[in-house]
Amino acid sequence: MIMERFGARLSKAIAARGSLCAGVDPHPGLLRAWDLPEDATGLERFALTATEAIAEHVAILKPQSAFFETYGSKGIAVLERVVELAREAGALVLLDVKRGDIGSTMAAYTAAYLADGAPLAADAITVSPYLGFGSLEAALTAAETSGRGVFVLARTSNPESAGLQGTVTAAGRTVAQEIVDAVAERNAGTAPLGDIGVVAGATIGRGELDLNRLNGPILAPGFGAQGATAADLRALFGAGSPAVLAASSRDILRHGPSPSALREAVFRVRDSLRD
Ligand SMILES: O=c1ccn([C@@H]2O[C@H](COP(=O)(O)O)[C@@H](O)[C@H]2O)c(=O)[nH]1
Repeated sequence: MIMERFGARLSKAIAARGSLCAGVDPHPGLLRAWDLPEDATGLERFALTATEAIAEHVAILKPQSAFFETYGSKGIAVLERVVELAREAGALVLLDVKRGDIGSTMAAYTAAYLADGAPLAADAITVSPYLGFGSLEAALTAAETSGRGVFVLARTSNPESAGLQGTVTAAGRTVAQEIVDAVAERNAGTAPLGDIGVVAGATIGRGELDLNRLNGPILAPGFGAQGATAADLRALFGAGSPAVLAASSRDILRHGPSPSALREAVFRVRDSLRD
């Protein structure tokens, strides 16, 4: 059975549960802070505790693949459990894998993350367009036809991103704006919201990106541990953007391992975004 389009599913999830995208990032430092061993058993306890506490209260959960890959096949098995548990709790899953390669290899990543029945199939993934926007075609098409989504890195939250992504091209736009415009073209005419999103850090400067024609979701990391606030998000993206997902990982996870403390942290952040 074909799923409803991702843009529509995400819009409903945000209306029901708010716009927080909670991250599951099992950093070694957090494992230590939770008194867990820095091995696959610690990873499992951390990731499952966080997912069980958080997933039912957020629209979308964002496991960071890198921290699972660290532990090899055991880590990937834990990631599969996280995806499954989040689904059972009614959250969408955005797998943060930032894949980007030549087209033929992108097709293999697409089979891994955006195909029905794949062990790591997610509702959406993050991808990098820096081998050319066209190289992402397999992932974009698979997402649009299978009820899934893709978030394309445009202007990332890290300070080093400005050099490359802020470069002005011969067309007189920044590289980041060219990515936003390519995504907007893809989303044109899709209601209520396109399936292809962009990543635009909550830490970037006001007015750097014109997102008016995007008609798609915006993943805004940088909120919380990287310093951006709810007020920054409002100033950057305004009320006009229909689906701005404020991504926060460490700032919530540091409240564990108590499930109730994790939940309280989610409620606080979620409420601050609603105000
Ligand atoms: O521009 C980007 C794109 C992705 N990320 C990822 O989001 C989280 C942020 O974690 P915090 O602990 O809330 O800082 C992490 O998984 C990053 O890889 C990003 O930060 N910026």
